[in-house]
Amino acid sequence: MEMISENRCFGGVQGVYSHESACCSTTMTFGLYLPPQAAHGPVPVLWYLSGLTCTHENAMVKAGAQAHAAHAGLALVFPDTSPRGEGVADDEAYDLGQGAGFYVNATRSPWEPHFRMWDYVAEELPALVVSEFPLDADRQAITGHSMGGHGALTLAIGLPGRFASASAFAPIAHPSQSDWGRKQLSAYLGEQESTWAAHDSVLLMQDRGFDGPLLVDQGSDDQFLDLLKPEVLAEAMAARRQEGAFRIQKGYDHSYFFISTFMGDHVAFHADALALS
Ligand SMILES: N[C@@H](CCC(=O)N[C@@H](CSC=O)C(=O)NCC(=O)O)C(=O)O
Repeated sequence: MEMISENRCFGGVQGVYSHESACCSTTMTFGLYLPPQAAHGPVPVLWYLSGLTCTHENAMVKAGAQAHAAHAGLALVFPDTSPRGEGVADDEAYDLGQGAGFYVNATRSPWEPHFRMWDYVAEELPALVVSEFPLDADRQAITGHSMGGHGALTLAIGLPGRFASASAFAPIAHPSQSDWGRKQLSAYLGEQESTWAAHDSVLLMQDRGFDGPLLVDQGSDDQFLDLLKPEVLAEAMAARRQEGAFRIQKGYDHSYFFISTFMGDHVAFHADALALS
């Protein structure tokens, strides 16, 4: 692992690191925030998965999460959204290929050799950060935005017992029935839709739900509402009697102004589930 930068931030350290990923067969970059409490021992971890077009950097510099994490004593991890590099497949559309990994393990050419973002976020990066930083692997939570909200919800439901709590900002809730999903899942996984079910929050919620508290925030003025399909997720949560809350935030759009407004609520929600408050 190589340190790219480390900056003092709210009494802790915001770092950026790169490493050779065996999983993605390329160099991957991630951000990691250690709160001041990490100087005294391992701290719990909140994963933040980002959306389409993002790198590790967008949320790190725009979500305003570090002040809240420092207050709660939580570390933050900001993974990239896809493998990158010259030898890595890409598409000219912003919503496929580099910057649009959709948190799945691709099984189709030309994506399959590098696009293994499920395994990267579920296995390889957790093992790396726990070995390199003072993090408590037994206390983890996950959140994300849009494509990253989809990733946070599907990983949380797909890995029972891993995350104490899950949350999402404007998640792509029902990708198997959305233009933000059908194109990507068929490209990465093939046309057989049964293979998509493990990567659709609504279908997972209908099937089994999440084994912890869940918080979802959705702006009423989000420009991508038709693609996100929040109402179907809200219905599925209610039908499942899923512990948690689905909130419509009046007047908010899809931007990081929305995310930064409610980030404090999400960090406090996870701190509570991780027994930090
Ligand atoms: N370029 C596209 C949409 C790009 C966009 O809005 N990306 C969002 C995530 S959308 C779902 O995953 C984002 O987080 N952008 C980065 C940022 O810093 O805001 C278009 O214009 O339609």
